[in-house]
Amino acid sequence: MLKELEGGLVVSCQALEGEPLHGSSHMASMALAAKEGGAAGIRANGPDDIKAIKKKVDLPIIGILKKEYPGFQAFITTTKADAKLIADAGADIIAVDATNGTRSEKLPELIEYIKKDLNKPVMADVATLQEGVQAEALGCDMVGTTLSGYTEDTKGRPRPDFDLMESLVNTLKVPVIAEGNVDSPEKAKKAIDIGVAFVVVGGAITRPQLITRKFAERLKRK
Ligand SMILES: CC(=O)N[C@H](C=O)[C@@H](O)[C@H](O)[C@H](O)COP(=O)(O)O
Repeated sequence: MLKELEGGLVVSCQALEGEPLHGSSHMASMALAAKEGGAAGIRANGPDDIKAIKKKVDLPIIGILKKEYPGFQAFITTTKADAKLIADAGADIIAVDATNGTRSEKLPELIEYIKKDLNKPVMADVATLQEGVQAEALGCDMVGTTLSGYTEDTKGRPRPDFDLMESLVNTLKVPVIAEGNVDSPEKAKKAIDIGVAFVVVGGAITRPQLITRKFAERLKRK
């Protein structure tokens, strides 16, 4: 599976409730467009989107289930039940929030469950080097920079966080994934040159409202 993704682009096709393109059929079309454009894989949120994408596109899928549990900070696939839902929907790799944020279920048990019971590789979404080291020690198969800038202690970090990519690449044995705010082909290439295994791009490709805003802001008159 990693071989297929190596050096390539994974397109994150996500539109949460309230976003203009929310809905599985939109996400399936988005994934098809990503495939036509040369994506090596897809990242998708929730069983409905994953199932719809699988019907249209035969690329490997990194599945997540984003869900806020009141009173807890971690929000990307934080429970065994959520992991099972996306595995059953057909995700090939399960990504989990592997930050030090508070959570309702213990991280080591969640990772063990996904690997042993669901028999799926685990991608750890982290925000710091320490969390990456911890994720590797817990058996995660790959570590992504996804959550840098989104946790209490990483607020204000540069986006994308090339320094974190570099320190993870220099420290870990498992593949490192560049994810989060990679918004141009040049930045994606820079991440590959740093040594990441592949790059995940979301909003810059699949959130037209963000892309439009960039143009509109630039043309605003004083
Ligand atoms: C922090 C968080 O919730 N990240 C999510 C994780 O799946 C997605 O909302 C992002 O779109 C994805 O990580 C790709 O990043 P970007 O859209 O910046 O290229």
